[in-house]
Amino acid sequence: MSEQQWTAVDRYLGEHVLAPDPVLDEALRASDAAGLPAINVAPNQGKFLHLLALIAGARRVLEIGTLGGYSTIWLARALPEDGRLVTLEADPTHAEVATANLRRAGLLDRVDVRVGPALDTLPQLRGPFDLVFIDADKPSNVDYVGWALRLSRRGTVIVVDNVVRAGRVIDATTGDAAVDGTRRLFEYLATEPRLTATAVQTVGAKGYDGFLLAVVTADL
Ligand SMILES: C[S@@+](CC[C@H](N)C(=O)[O-])C[C@H]1O[C@@H](n2cnc3c(N)ncnc32)[C@H](O)[C@@H]1O
Ligand SMILES: [Mg+2]
Repeated sequence: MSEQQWTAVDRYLGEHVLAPDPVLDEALRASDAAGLPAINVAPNQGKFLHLLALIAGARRVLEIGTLGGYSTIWLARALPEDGRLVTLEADPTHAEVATANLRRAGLLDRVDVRVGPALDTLPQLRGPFDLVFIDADKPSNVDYVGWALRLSRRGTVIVVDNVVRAGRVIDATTGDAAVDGTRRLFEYLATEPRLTATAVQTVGAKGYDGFLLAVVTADL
């Protein structure tokens, strides 16, 4: 099976489960025009996040790693009118593009874009959040899950993106900080009794990767 086939299948699935969406298309176009890398989630993955937020009945969502706000739009659209999403982004240009995209999407009333390294902005936040989506610098993933737990309650859903890294996650010798950070995350999870977690491999237009899904199963 080739990446070309995964992409074709993604297109087929998208034609059946995704409605035409000029707002999201424009968010991607504006991100590209501003020179942002195309490392956003794929459309069907964005909808997967949207569905997770709906299933969780999320009213408060935390995102770590905004980029141009593509996944932010998917998540924020799952919120009720009085819901809130806080998204953390280190790069001021990315945050600026995301803010414009969220304004065009009519979501700025419920989204707070915080600029700065997430490890600096996380201590300013007050929980509990109902869902946390982690998709920033991978070497910090253990710290981010630690913060997610501190800002959670029993039942909070935690999702971490890009945990398979084209299969390289099983290789301890890559010297790649993102792979090593992901491996540390799995080692930590194996010893964290407050989380019940699984991970699922994915293929598609964005290549071969995977999501980690966890739920807080302890009173915090
Ligand atoms: C993969 S992109 C996020 C993609 C986005 N979640 C989406 O799917 O549309 C990762 C983002 O994390 C940001 N980032 C990297 N290190 C960070 C840090 N220490 N704190 C906050 N954001 C960071 C990058 O600037 C980049 O915009
Ligand atoms: Mg990602």
